[in-house]
Amino acid sequence: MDKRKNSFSSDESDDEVQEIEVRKVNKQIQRVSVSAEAYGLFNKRENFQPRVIAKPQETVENIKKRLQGVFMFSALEENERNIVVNAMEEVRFKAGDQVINQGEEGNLLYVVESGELDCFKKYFDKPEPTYLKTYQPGEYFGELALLYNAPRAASIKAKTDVVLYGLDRETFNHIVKDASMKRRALYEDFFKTFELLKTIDDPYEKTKLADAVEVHDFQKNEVIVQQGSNNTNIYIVYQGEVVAKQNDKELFKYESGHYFGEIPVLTQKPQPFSFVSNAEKTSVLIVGERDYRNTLVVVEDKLKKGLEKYSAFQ
Ligand SMILES: Nc1ncnc2c1ncn2[C@@H]1O[C@@H]2COP(=O)(O)O[C@H]2[C@H]1O
Repeated sequence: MDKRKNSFSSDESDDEVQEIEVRKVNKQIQRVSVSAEAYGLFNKRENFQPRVIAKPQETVENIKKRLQGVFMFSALEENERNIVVNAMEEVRFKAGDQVINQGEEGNLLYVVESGELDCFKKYFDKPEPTYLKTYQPGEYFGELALLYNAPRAASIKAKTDVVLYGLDRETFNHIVKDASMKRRALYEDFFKTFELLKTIDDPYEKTKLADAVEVHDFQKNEVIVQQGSNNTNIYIVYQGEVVAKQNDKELFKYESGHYFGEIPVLTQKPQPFSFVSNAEKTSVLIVGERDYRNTLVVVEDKLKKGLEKYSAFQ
């Protein structure tokens, strides 16, 4: 039941792309705009002149394809997404190159097209940087400096030769930032109560989940997931109540902060329960399988352990 919009149309006219005009982005000017933004001058949409980076049609198509799978961009309208595609530049790094240095100023968010990169973070109480994760194609990084006007919060090093798509701060701020900030703020408090994430110390994983979830409302007795289905979404109850039924027998209840639906994605078996809204209005946050691999996968061991309560019913 992934309701994500995939609004890229392959029939988009070539003319539109031909019109792409190059505006050289002068690093000096970019830096000035960062400090202007800090004083609130830069957020006026009417002043926004999106940058357009000339690139071969093939690269344009590759970027479009790649963005379809990146949740940070999935809520954008088609015209907004086209602006993002036009503004993106292809950047290549060799294995071993440092792409981002913790503590430095940053002006680009990167989406990985190919290759792998390692992420390390230096904590004040540890002498050596801590390895956090490896980025794969389809993932993005470098959004925090842009979202919060802060220095880079971690370091990223190319593990192999990589091709990345860089999105500039200005386009990001005007097209993507508002939606992402709103989502992060909206779900911030809720994720503090979300049972699965309580054990994660790193606030970053929680805020990232905010970009991935989609909210969906159900009326009383509406079926959210049907018994026997192979639906691989994971659901988090935001408000209301949900019951798990097997052959119409009520077995489990879920309230705000509880999750359900994880059996197919963890076991590759069909769903043994139906999940039904048990309140006048139940709102659930939906994490699709692809987004699960980018977010909740960090608590997969805990999710698997949680399956024990269902063992008598599978
Ligand atoms: N635990 C983490 N804390 C901060 N940044 C992280 C973490 N894990 C991954 N990152 C990424 O590392 C990037 C470093 O640059 P940014 O701070 O712009 O954005 C950061 C995130 O995209």
